[in-house]
Amino acid sequence: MEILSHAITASASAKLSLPRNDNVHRRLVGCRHGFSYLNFRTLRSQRGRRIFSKVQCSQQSSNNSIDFSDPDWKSKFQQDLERRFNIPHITDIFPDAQSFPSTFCLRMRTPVNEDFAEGYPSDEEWHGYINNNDRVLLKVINYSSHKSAGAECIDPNCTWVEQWVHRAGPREKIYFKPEEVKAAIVTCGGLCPGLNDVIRQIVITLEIYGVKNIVGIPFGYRGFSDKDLDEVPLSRKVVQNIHLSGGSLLGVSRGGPSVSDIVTNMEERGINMLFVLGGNGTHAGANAIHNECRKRKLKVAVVGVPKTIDNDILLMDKTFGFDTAVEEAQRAINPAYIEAHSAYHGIGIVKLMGRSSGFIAMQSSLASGQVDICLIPEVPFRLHGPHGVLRHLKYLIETKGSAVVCVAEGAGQNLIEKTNATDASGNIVLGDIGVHIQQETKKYFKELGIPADVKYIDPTYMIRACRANASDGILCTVLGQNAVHGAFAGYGGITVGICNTHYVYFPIPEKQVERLRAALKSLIMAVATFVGDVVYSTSPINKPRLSLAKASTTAFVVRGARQVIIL
Ligand SMILES: Nc1ncnc2c1ncn2[C@@H]1O[C@H](COP(=O)(O)OP(=O)(O)OP(=O)(O)O)[C@@H](O)[C@H]1O
Ligand SMILES: O=P(O)(O)OC[C@H]1O[C@](O)(CO)[C@@H](O)[C@@H]1O
Ligand SMILES: [Mg+2]
Repeated sequence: MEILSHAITASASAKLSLPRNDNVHRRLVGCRHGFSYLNFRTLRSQRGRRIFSKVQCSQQSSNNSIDFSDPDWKSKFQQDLERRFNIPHITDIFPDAQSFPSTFCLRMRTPVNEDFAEGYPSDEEWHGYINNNDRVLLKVINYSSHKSAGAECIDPNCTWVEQWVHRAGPREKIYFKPEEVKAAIVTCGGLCPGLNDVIRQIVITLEIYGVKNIVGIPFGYRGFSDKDLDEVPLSRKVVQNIHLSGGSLLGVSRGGPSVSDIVTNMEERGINMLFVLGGNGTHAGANAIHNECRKRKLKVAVVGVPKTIDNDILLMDKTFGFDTAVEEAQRAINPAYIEAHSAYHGIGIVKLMGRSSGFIAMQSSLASGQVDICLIPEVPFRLHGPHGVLRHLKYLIETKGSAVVCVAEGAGQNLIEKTNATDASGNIVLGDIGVHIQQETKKYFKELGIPADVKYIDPTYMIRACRANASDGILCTVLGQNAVHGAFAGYGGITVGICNTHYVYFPIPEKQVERLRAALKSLIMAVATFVGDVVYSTSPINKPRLSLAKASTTAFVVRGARQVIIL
């Protein structure tokens, strides 16, 4: 993981007037790709002071810092980036591994009796394969100045540095003979719209390659150890219609066996391609399985498809299920608005998913145009006091007669008692901020002697269990296909994503690292909305349009804020 010097991080959080807790610290951590600079620049624009020339980046993994006085820093940076984004290949471990012409070709997919006016195109003429040296640009904006809104600069001069990642897709040469493949699919963690779509497409694509032996591992990694759980034979026939319903055909779970046990079980079953659908925990597991297979010299391809409904993977445009979640979430906001609007002094509170990032809450608030206050984990806020959320609610009741609050589950965790509980995977069980806000709101208005009709809606599992919408359906389909292409191309320890509308392969560790910074992305988005002057802070309530300096101190008010600038 990349780090900033502690002192600078500390000074940054002091300047932001944010509490110096671990969460905030983590959010300020990050370097390269400009995220630290973006942060520091935000600070600078808030305070008008130049502080970022002092910033030194370092990377724990390689222990090197960027020395901008070195004339070659740019090419060194790019080489380092290429190394970090290198995707592991079977030939790293088996230099003599044989390749074969791909069996994924037009002839396999198109009925031979198809009547083509221009004649039937032969595979040699088909330019549908991806070259291993093809790359996709990671960053597409060339900021001319660090003063540009949302600028992500690497050096103080904001030099343009092309950053490339590996393009996903079918390769002309494959490293597995389809008849020798036993492919397994496993879905882990929580549910997410689109899991079935991805499973379906993986199976269909494997069949196009000519694979006949395809199985599903039931109930996540647990299915590798539980003797009562049989693997599920999969074929196009089995998966044909599974995308029509939500959930996962295979079931999901948290916790489970050790990596060593999983790999031993894979060996016993003869699995040599493993497709892993899951979030950060699942990917940590997938990476460990990949490394264990390498250690045991097993010719196995482990490929991940990132599943996070929260959309908290930084380098990807979006993750599957997120669009659906936003669509469903704003459906839940509407009744909260109707209830609040129809009641005398009505207050509607909606809690949405988002353990450590507020994308669902922000996007669905913006989409609905019915939310007055949106609270996200990235931005600390207060309930009480002159600049607190409750004071602003009172103002809204006095001026508008009703109000709607949308809160992400991970927001305001510092305001409630820690549960100290963890789930089977070791994730911290969060306190219920929605219920807390509901109770505090009722108490506050009661103490003031002002009537308030507070209604609380928690649609979490209704949203998560939905079938994927059209746009997620397409995303899942392409991700599923590319997962199979990656495995056949001989890559392993990789995950598939969409980056600037193109599909890419990332090495899993890079994806995990980036997730730590993901929370920042929605903060960037939130700050960007301030630039558009349509989303503003509640602090102080009588000055609704505030400077950026105040923006990061309290809650966001997003009523009618549809016209946002998202950088
Ligand atoms: N560091 C790790 N190494 C190996 N396996 C892990 C690791 N962390 C989690 N896992 C395993 O990955 C699986 C899923 O983890 P987890 O429950 O955290 O969900 P997730 O993949 O993060 O998805 P979600 O986004 O729904 O939380 C579990 O079976 C867990 O045991
Ligand atoms: O209730 P469960 O199944 O543990 O899952 C809840 C978690 O899953 C997520 O939706 C991520 O998948 C988080 O936002 C949420 O905290
Ligand atoms: Mg997780």
